[in-house]
Amino acid sequence: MDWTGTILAVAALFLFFQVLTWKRRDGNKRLPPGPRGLPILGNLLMIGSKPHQDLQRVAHKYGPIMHLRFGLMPVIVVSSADAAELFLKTHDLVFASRPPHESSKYISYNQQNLAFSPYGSYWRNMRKMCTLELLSNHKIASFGLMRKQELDLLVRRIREAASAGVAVDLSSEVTSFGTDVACRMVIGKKYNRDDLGRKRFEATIREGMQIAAAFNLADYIPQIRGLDLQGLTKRMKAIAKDWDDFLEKIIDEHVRSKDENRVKDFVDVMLGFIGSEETHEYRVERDTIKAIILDMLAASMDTSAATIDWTLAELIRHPRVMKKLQRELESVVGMKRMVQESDLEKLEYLNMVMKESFRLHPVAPLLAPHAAREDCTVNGFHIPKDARILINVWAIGRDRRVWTDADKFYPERFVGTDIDVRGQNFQLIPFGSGRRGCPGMQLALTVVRLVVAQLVHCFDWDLPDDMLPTELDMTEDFGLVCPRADHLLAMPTWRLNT
Ligand code: HEM
Repeated sequence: MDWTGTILAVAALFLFFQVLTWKRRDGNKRLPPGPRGLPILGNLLMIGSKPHQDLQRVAHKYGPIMHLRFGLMPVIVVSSADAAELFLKTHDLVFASRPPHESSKYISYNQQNLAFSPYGSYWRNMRKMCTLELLSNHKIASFGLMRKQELDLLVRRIREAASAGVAVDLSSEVTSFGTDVACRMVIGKKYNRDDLGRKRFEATIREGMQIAAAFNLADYIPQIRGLDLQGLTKRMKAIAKDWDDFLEKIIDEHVRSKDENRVKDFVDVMLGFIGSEETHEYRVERDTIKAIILDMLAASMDTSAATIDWTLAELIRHPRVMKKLQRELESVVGMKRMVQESDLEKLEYLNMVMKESFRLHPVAPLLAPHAAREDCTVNGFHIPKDARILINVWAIGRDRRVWTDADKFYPERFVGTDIDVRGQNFQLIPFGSGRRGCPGMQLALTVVRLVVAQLVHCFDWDLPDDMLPTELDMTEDFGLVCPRADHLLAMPTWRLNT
């Protein structure tokens, strides 16, 4: 007998009644407009490989607050600055939770990390610990020397390529840089580039992020969770085991380490909280440390690298903007030295370039999903408890009603405005806003501005094989982080008089 077929048929029938029940529950209330969905699957089939782009197209028809259904789950998609403000500011407390997430049960110790943890006292304590103890301005400054060392190494490698007249794979270089900086800050060491351990560690994290970003049917139709139809749970369990072995080793090394003089990395700081009277409110345990390490590595490794990569690609595609930025660097820094972090505040045009890059290429185009903690009325629409809220910042950054020539890379659009990326101006929120906004924003802004400024100051960049700037492919990939689909290859020429 074909048991799989029978089980699926029974599950389908059961789910069909569930959908009917769900429809009745919200039947009298005015949900936001949205496309009709199929029984059980809802609108899942409308979402392809670039969900932010698909959802933008649907929003053109149904408006800035629309209602869809992914499987059995109500999903609210927000696609304008005004609507984003309603969800992330006016009703921030209602929408400050995260939905249950099947994959993170396995890799993040049952959602004990910060990014996927539901709203509540555990999340509040962890958020306070991360903001005050790990990502404070003081802590960020304490890693300044380490960032300089890693950036010097990156510049040296590229300078060698310039001398040899060969192209550099900028995407790989900035990704390696991002990984090294994140590892040194979080776990106090980095892995050699060819080390097997590094390859395994990177592959594990990236596969984890890929699965975490996948549309997992179990998240939308929880009743079929046990069937693991896409095989994602099986893969996650395997990764979680590798990951746990790796983290146990790291924590043991820290516990054994006797070197009191080194800069305290994140693991040291968190170990210091275990059993401490002063900081008992954080209630840190071993699993907490492991979940937060994962958060910090996953959140910082690829986000900054992808942002740097997109910005360099836009600069190479727009030689006028590149030259103008180089002129600013010549006048503020001069041609006899490299850029330092203390120069960054004086680089106004660099700031505009970064804003423009974040507008067109937010690396988390749908933020991370938020969840409604209770029923709420927004703009006259009923938003049901437990609905998932997707804020399409990619669409908001390209909204023609707000931005002139919205698809054009034109940093001068920010001249004379005080629009900023820090979460106060809802037309530009690459880091989100409100309670769930990115706690690593200050660190990220320091790193991305520094690396972009340094690589533009130290080198002129040409495309290989006589490729024209306009021919550079800007296709996006999609994942938890949204990088360029193709690696950026470019030929460097040293510029400085040193
Ligand atoms: C260019 C770099 C970065 C970008 C664009 C970025 C963007 C974001 C976004 C959009 C969110 C979700 C906001 C929301 O759901 O409303 C987020 C959350 C988060 N980010 Fe970042 N991020 C970056 C770098 C970093 C770094 C360097 C760290 C830490 C080392 C970090 C740590 C986190 C954490 C822990 C969360 C989860 C916060 C929570 O749920 O309470 N991020 N980030």
